[in-house]
Amino acid sequence: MNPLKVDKVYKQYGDKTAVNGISFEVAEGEIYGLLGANGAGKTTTMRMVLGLIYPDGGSIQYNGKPYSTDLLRNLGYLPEERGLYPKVKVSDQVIYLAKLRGMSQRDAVTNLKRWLDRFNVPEYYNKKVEELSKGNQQKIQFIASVIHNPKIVIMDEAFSGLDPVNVELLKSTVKELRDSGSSILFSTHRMEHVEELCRNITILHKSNPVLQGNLKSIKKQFPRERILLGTEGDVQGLETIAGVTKVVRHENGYALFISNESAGRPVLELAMAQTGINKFEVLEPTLNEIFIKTVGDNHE
Ligand SMILES: Nc1ncnc2c1ncn2[C@@H]1O[C@H](COP(=O)(O)OP(=O)(O)OP(=O)(O)O)[C@@H](O)[C@H]1O
Repeated sequence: MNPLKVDKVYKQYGDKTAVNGISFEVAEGEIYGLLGANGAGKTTTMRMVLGLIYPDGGSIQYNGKPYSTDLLRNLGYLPEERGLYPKVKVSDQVIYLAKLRGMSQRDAVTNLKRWLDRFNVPEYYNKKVEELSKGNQQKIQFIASVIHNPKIVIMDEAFSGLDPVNVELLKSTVKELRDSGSSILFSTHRMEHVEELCRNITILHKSNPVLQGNLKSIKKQFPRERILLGTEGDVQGLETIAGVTKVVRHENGYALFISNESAGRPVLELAMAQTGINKFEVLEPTLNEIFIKTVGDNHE
């Protein structure tokens, strides 16, 4: 049984449907990607999973059971809007939040110190939140969401506003949480993070789940439309091959855009007849391309 099961969940605000029948499960040790344009319904879904708002239909099960307040100890939430008190000391507020989640003072202090060391900022323990930069406040918020070792973690735009070094740092900690068995529901607009972290995804479009499943299988459902061709010299006539829509010359060869995968073979044959070939790859679509194809330009 998976730790988190969302079944045909539905939410309406007035006459606006915010989430229209989403179903998915997150396994132990899995990061599940929830994707969608602005207003698609991601945050609403996450808030329902957290028990902050109630679904108007469907059910959510945690290890096979419905929501109860006991779950507070096992749920972690990194909200999209950051919510720390600027005037309060980092240690006071993180330890307070950890105690609300059922931790003892001693364990909360130990864990906070360990996390601050991990993020190379032990000196923040006694600082007020307002003294930290935005990115560093986000690290503290991240710590507050996982300090009680939750088994189910909900992360809404976990890496927004961070510099590349800190993105890598937080990414590696998210992977560690996964590897220690947590089930993580993760939303982002950065498709390359999803490609790196998530095994399964749902794309929401205007409240509807429009594409769902294993990321590798999803990629196989979409046509491959780019060829990477590494050559020793020039190749003449690539643009005349049927199905080749664009040819771009690079330092070490060509990038070709194709409307049909059958163009691959004649491209290779033509190139081989004229020069040495050191690379030939028909590339899978990126998640970014799949997302744009699925959601289109119809963003809210
Ligand atoms: N409290 C509310 N009252 C009325 N409408 C709401 C409320 N919360 C969300 N909505 C509407 O529900 C829809 C889904 O919103 P939601 O915040 O879940 O989207 P999202 O996918 O998280 O978007 P973003 O990427 O911008 O954070 C939107 O049309 C939004 O305007």
